[in-house]
Amino acid sequence: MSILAPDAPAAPRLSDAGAVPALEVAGVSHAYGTRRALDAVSFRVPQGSFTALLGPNGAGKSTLFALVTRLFNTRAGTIRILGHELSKRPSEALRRLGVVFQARTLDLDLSIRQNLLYHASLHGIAKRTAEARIAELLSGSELFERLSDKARHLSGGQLRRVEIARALLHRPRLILLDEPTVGLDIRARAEIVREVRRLVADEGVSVLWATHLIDEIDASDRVVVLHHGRVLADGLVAEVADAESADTLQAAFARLTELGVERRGDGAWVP
Ligand SMILES: Nc1ncnc2c1ncn2[C@@H]1O[C@H](COP(=O)(O)OP(=O)(O)OP(=O)(O)O)[C@@H](O)[C@H]1O
Repeated sequence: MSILAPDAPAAPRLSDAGAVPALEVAGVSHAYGTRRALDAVSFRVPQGSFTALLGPNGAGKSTLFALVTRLFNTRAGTIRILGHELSKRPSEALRRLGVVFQARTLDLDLSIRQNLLYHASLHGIAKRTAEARIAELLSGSELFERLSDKARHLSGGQLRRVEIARALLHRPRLILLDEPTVGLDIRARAEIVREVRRLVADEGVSVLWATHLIDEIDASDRVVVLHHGRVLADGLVAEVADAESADTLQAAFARLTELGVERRGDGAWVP
């Protein structure tokens, strides 16, 4: 059965708590040798939410993504995707997950269409189904006119948007994006953030967005503050600010991490 099939088995539901979280991380720790990168990390990404994983460089965001995508085995704690425990039911969990890694992963010598079709075939999606899904994801955008262009002729922002479309080809319910706007200019950053927010609103996709840029987070988002491998705060932006008696997320973040936060030349708030 194709993973695009609408009759894919439904995710388990908890009768007393509504829908299960899109992602549940419970008591997860990870060390590189003696260096502890994650220390008993727990949080949830509710279904249909845009949840920001906010942390400065070295907080442990990429390590967490490596565990959720199963690049690394989780040795301490549990990770569930739509209720499916990653270590016990990896294929059930991973078929519901789409990922945009920090490093660029398109083949620059292939066309946009070839990159997307190759990825679709890895997911067992038939070519015709993949072509229809590509049209669904990209029609109306300038990328649709450029499907035959080699990836190397696209701008950084366009490449990122192709990677986001690629992550959605198999209709995942949860997407992880690891610092997706790093290296992009203000306009390209804004387009990416807007596009991903549209997916949350229109398609009900759940998003975990790792960033160190506080201005990418909206007042209505959920935020998990990660620092030195530990979760320092978790909740709606207003809840996190209130808990620190702060007026803004910037101020709450500065208090929680004891890091200075400043506005960069391109308008981004950075630790
Ligand atoms: N392969 C590795 N070997 C040893 N230490 C590592 C390795 N990868 C990461 N670390 C360390 O683990 C900690 C968490 O790193 P990680 O890359 O997960 O953080 P991050 O929040 O993603 O930061 P960045 O935005 O800089 O990538 C850091 O102290 C880092 O130096």
